[in-house]
Amino acid sequence: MTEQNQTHPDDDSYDPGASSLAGQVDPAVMAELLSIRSSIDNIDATLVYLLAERFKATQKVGFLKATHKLPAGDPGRETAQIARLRRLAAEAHLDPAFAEKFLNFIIGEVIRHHEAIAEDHEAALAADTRAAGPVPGTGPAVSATA
Ligand SMILES: C=C(O[C@@H]1C=C(C(=O)O)C=C[C@H]1O)C(=O)O
Repeated sequence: MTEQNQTHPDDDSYDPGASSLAGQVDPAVMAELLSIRSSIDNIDATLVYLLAERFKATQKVGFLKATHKLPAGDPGRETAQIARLRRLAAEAHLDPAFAEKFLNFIIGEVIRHHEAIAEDHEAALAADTRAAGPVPGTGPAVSATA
């Protein structure tokens, strides 16, 4: 299902037993399915917390890069990360191509955030400069004989 056609009920109304299969499956099979799904729910919650922590860390990198005028992306770092995660994925019996796609998706989002942080930082600097007014000695030259 895509973002556009999905409804987002608030978390309080979460029904771990929600299923389009309800009433159509052997109750024992349904019970086993729900039991496995409770692990999936725990894992999904952990993923959200992990991603939130990762984005907190990358936001700090974004502020550091903006302050020091460093580029948003670092392809050298990304190449090393992807090689490492592909190796870890293979060891964990996870498809390395999926691991690479997933990391690239996250990094793409991080870079977008970094570009936005840099733009905000530059805009704030420009506003400060305007508020401070003209710097003495930088205005139009005035002839001493005029
Ligand atoms: C977070 C950084 O910025 C970008 C995002 C990365 C990431 O999400 O891991 C890695 C490299 C950069 O392209 C960084 O430079 O460390």
